[in-house]
Amino acid sequence: MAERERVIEVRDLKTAFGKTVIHEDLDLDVYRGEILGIVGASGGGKSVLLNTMLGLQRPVSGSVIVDGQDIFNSPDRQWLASNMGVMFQNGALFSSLTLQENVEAPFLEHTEIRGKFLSRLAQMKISLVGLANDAAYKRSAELSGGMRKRAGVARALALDPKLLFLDEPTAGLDPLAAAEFDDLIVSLRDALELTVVMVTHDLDSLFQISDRVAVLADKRIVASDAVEKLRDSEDEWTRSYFQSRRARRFNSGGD
Ligand SMILES: Nc1ncnc2c1ncn2[C@@H]1O[C@H](COP(=O)(O)OP(=O)(O)OP(=O)(O)O)[C@@H](O)[C@H]1O
Repeated sequence: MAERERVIEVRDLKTAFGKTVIHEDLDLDVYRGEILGIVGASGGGKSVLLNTMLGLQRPVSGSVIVDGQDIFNSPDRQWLASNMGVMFQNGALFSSLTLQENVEAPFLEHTEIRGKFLSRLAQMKISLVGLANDAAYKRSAELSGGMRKRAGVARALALDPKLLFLDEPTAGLDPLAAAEFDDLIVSLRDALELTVVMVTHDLDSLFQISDRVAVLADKRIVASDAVEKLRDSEDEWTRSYFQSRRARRFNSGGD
């Protein structure tokens, strides 16, 4: 089998808020083209890890290499902004703006594109995520939860990044909308050749669309593998998570 290409390498990472250490001795690889799920206990540091990989949270020590570039050591901010798209928890749209204006925001911040071409580009992104044209003029409060998530993805993909980060993307969606959102992520990954890093508690998403899952426990990544292998992990926390009553129904060999 061909050697997989690492697109993100997190090495020996330590993060802390004051004296509270969140991560220590944390290593993580993300391979090009995969959908990587990140799971762990609530409050265990998944969002902080995501923010650190995005260059938004400076670690105490260790490194994050993205496409060969050490993002905390002379980072190219413009390159990072256009190569890494993120949808934070709740979609995080500007509520006073229309959907179209939300999708235009990254262009206004990072490019010189204005006028008709800007509107056209924003509309292309909106249709890319399966939203109808008339949704473009609605404010975020007028959109359903599922539409808001799609809008968040349209904004995250505005500058054509190759890396997409999602924090709890299906939280708050009904099962049908969540499954549709999962399908959207897979089709976008395939069509745009994205690499996707997704923090989630949603076992359906993990089993349906992730290629690998990394488990964050005790401040570090204790296991990373195809999800169906994690119930037999050497790590105890990982085993108990994937052998839990809720996870058991996904294991075909389970009882
Ligand atoms: N800006 C901050 N200042 C101080 N502490 C913070 C800050 N951001 C996060 N923390 C703390 O870091 C720890 C990890 O938080 P984080 O949000 O990464 O957890 P999580 O695994 O994403 O949790 P959840 O699954 O509940 O969303 C928590 O104890 C949180 O209180």
